[in-house]
Amino acid sequence: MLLEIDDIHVHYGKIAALKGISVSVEQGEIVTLIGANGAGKTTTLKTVSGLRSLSSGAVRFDGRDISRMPGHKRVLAGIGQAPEGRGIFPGMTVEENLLMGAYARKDDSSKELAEAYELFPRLAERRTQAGGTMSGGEQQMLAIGRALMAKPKVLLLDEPSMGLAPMLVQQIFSIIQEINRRGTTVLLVEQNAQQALQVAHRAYVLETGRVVKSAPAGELLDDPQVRAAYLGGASGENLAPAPDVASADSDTASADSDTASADSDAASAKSDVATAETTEESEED
Ligand SMILES: Nc1ncnc2c1ncn2[C@@H]1O[C@H](COP(=O)(O)OP(=O)(O)OP(=O)(O)O)[C@@H](O)[C@H]1O
Repeated sequence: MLLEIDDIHVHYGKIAALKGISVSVEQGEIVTLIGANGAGKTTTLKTVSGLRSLSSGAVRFDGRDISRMPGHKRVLAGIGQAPEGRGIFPGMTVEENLLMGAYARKDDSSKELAEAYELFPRLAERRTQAGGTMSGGEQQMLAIGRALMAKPKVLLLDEPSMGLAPMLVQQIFSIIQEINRRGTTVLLVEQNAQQALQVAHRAYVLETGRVVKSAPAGELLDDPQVRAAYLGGASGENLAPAPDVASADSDTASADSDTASADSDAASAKSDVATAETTEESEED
């Protein structure tokens, strides 16, 4: 088992956000956590990356108990995260942002930079543009590219599709599959349960701080309760088609760029909220 979240309890002050969550991720998998707002998905990811500390339980990674390990050491151990709200350095160029992802590594990162540009041709085209002026979708790509620069064994993704136009949503999910095919294990948190279940191998359903269901993702797509609660109804008639990796080429991306730009305000607004939340947390800690 690459990552094992074992019966973790996490509190915000007196409020219990996680009440005994257990999730396991094997090497090579895409595992997704789905659930309503406030179910505890983001808190679970933050506990794995070290942004939140747990009251009880354990997080084990790559054979080690990392429950008390500081966040920066977890990055070095192989846990990469593209945070909700992007966390881009707005005044730095795209390339500088990418290189920041590799700053803790001592070795040459030119291979990873080339790979990031190969996965995200849009970032290569805009390597000298300031990160803060990129559209919402582009900033999401940049955040993922930056996380990959650290050569993580597992990539934690928090709502990568949030605020993106539908075409870009499909593209992001296709890229997540491609990252996984290239050997990176993925733990994905998503509101977009339909798309998440289509790319994941296994899934956990969270409700108010607990896991209420876990199964192969394909089974949950057919589960009447899951359909009713998270997939917009029982029939599935109005559901979006599966993301098609072959069609997620750069033409599609370019055709969509106007929509993506129109969307960047929403993404920045959310990123402000995320920043405020982070500040609040650090004070509390
Ligand atoms: N900084 C905080 N201070 C106090 N309570 C918090 C804080 N962050 C989260 N919570 C609470 O912890 C619970 C779990 O929140 P969390 O953000 O993990 O849920 P989530 O499933 O990721 O939801 P969403 O999709 O809305 O982000 C919620 O009840 C939330 O209100």
